Amino acid sequence: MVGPAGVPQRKMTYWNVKGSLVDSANEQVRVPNVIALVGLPARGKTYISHKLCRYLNWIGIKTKAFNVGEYRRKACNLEEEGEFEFFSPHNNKGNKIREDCARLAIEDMGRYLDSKEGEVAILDATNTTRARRRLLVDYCREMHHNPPFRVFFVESVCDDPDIINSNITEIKIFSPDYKGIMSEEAAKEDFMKRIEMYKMQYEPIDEECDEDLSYIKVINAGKSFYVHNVNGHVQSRVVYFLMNIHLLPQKHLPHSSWRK
Ligand SMILES: Nc1ncnc2c1ncn2[C@@H]1O[C@H](COP(=O)(O)OP(=O)(O)OP(=O)(O)O)[C@@H](O)[C@H]1O
Ligand SMILES: O=P(O)(O)OC[C@H]1O[C@](O)(CO)[C@@H](O)[C@@H]1O
Repeated sequence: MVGPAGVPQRKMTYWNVKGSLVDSANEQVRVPNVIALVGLPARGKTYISHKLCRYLNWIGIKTKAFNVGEYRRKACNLEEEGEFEFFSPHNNKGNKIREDCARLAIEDMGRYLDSKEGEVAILDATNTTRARRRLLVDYCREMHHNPPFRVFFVESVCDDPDIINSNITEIKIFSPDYKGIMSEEAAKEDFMKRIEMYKMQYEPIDEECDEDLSYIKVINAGKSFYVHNVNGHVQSRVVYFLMNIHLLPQKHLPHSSWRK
């Protein structure tokens, strides 16, 4: 693709930015923003949340991450409710606990933003169903928040078996869900089954059904991106950041580049 002055231009799927280029950064920062992760387990959501949190704080935007997994671990006896069956869409008790935990995290997030303690809250959960995402959006748009919160979804989509496998074997099996409860081997097997439970309920963000949402899809750890409806300064910063960082340990790059 070549621009007007013959300069090659970068091809981008969608870049639909509202407001951020015309309003001053300071005005935009004052609007509370919720960044909600979306994606199957082992897709780097917690990793992205931590990196984003550190970056936004570093550029002076007070940010805190709320991890729904931590609420679940407090609510459950992991010896009895830590295995993959808990995450089955047919497990009514599991569903209820998961939804209660998500609600508690969303309300804590709401208090954090309403009290003006912070400007950005990151909701680190799978948020895999459209109903969950709708619940979050409706909550953020409620008028008692003054002003209502903007919501931006960061969906991590990854179907590269090598990436997923190394995420499981290098990170997930050491999670507090498994430590001291089962062997590494059993943890790996259980986590793979957990992913299958989530696949049964996963509704990816959809170009048509979710046309009103603001979101970025990070595909295969940043090989490509799909950006839609970016709204304001914070969301622009998030997109910029995600498009410019390495999401995987450098050893995933060819040896010649990570030795430099
Ligand atoms: N966009 C990405 N896609 C796939 N893997 C990624 C991505 N970003 C980071 N990672 C890798 O994912 C690993 C960590 O996984 P993480 O715990 O963050 O997954 P998760 O999606 O939060 O899982 P869970 O839903 O079980 O909490 C890190 O080793 C990191 O290198
Ligand atoms: O309630 P959700 O959206 O499935 O997300 C929270 C869950 O995500 C997980 O990180 C999935 O592995 C669990 O720790 C946690 O209970």
